[in-house]
Amino acid sequence: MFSDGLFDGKRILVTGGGTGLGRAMAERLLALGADIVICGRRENVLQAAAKEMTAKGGRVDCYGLDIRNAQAVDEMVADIFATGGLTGLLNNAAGNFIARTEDLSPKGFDAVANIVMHGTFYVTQAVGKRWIAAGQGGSVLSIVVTWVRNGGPFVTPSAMSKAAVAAMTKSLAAEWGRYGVRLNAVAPGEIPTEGMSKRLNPGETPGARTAARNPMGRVGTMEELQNLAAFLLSDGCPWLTGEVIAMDGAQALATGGNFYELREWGDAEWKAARERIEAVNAKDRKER
Ligand SMILES: CCCCCCC/C=C/C(=O)SCCNC(=O)CCNC(=O)[C@H](O)C(C)(C)COP(=O)(O)OP(=O)(O)OC[C@H]1O[C@@H](n2cnc3c(N)ncnc32)[C@H](O)[C@@H]1OP(=O)(O)O
Ligand SMILES: NC(=O)C1=CN([C@@H]2O[C@H](COP(=O)(O)OP(=O)(O)OC[C@H]3O[C@@H](n4cnc5c(N)ncnc54)[C@H](OP(=O)(O)O)[C@@H]3O)[C@@H](O)[C@H]2O)C=CC1
Repeated sequence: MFSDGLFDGKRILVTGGGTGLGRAMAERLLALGADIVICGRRENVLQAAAKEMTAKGGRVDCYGLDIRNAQAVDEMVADIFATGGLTGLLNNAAGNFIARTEDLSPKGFDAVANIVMHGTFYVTQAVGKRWIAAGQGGSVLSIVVTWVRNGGPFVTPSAMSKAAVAAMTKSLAAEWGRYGVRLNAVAPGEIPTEGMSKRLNPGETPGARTAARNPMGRVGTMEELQNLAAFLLSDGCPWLTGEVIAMDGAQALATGGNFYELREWGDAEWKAARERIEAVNAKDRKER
């Protein structure tokens, strides 16, 4: 689909690149010739991913950090620019879980908003200001969700924060266009990953609900997202900037593409879902 060596000479930071969609996109960019940097809170997960990804060659650097910590983000980005710089940034890291909004504590809201809205801004600004200072352009791709357009019942902190990332994409495309910095976003429908399925469809067969409702009768694939991300981060169409592109088999157009159906749940279902989500949160926390 893409020419070998399309990304030769490029270096791209993929936040949350040790798992799920971030890892899949990083793998494709690496295979097309890019040097990759991945970051996340679980250093062992990053190191294991980097080892597997580079089995056939290539360079993957890892940084264990929490993107909610602006100082840690700036230190990471300073180090990356001291060791080769970047040509691209893929804002992929996120946190999310389903919950009735009335059940959220301030910490529960902040947990998601501080990763998705604040963390994404910290990374984008730390990278962008260095590109501007160096008189160098760059490309930013952020992964959002279709509910940036119509809201996300039962995932309100994510909906609010991803909408902020979409707004950042449009704002900075206009503000930083003069520096040759472009920003786009992809809004995928469901592509099952462990991190997502265990927090958004706890206890269910991954992808089953989407397959039953999607106009194309299926979930999305990693390969579809890898292809779209590679095109958007490539130099194929540099005038394309400030766009949020949905990739969901038209599910959002047909059904809203969100969790409105969870209004049918009662206290028992929410209690069971929360227990499952908190179990996976605790398991992941032990690895940080
Ligand atoms: C129609 C289908 C379309 C499909 C679209 C799919 C779109 C997908 C979007 C995604 O973003 S998927 C990405 C999923 N991956 C992750 O979320 C990975 C990272 N996540 C995390 O680390 C945690 O989930 C986290 C909670 C976001 C952050 O972890 P942290 O360790 O910082 O927080 P905790 O200490 O565990 O909790 C903080 C706070 O949150 C409360 N909380 C946690 N779970 C729930 C819950 N289920 N319900 C209500 N509240 C919850 C927790 O109780 C803490 O609050 P306090 O109790 O201390 O006040
Ligand atoms: N899968 C899907 O169907 C869809 C996913 N998306 C989006 O795709 C992206 C990837 O999701 P997915 O692969 O499914 O889920 P994952 O849970 O696998 O990915 C989330 C990644 O973000 C990292 N991360 C989370 N919080 C932080 C933090 N505070 N600091 C640093 N890194 C962090 C995690 O690593 P660690 O825990 O080690 O920090 C993890 O690697 C997200 O932006 C999500 O919103 C959008 C639409 C659909």
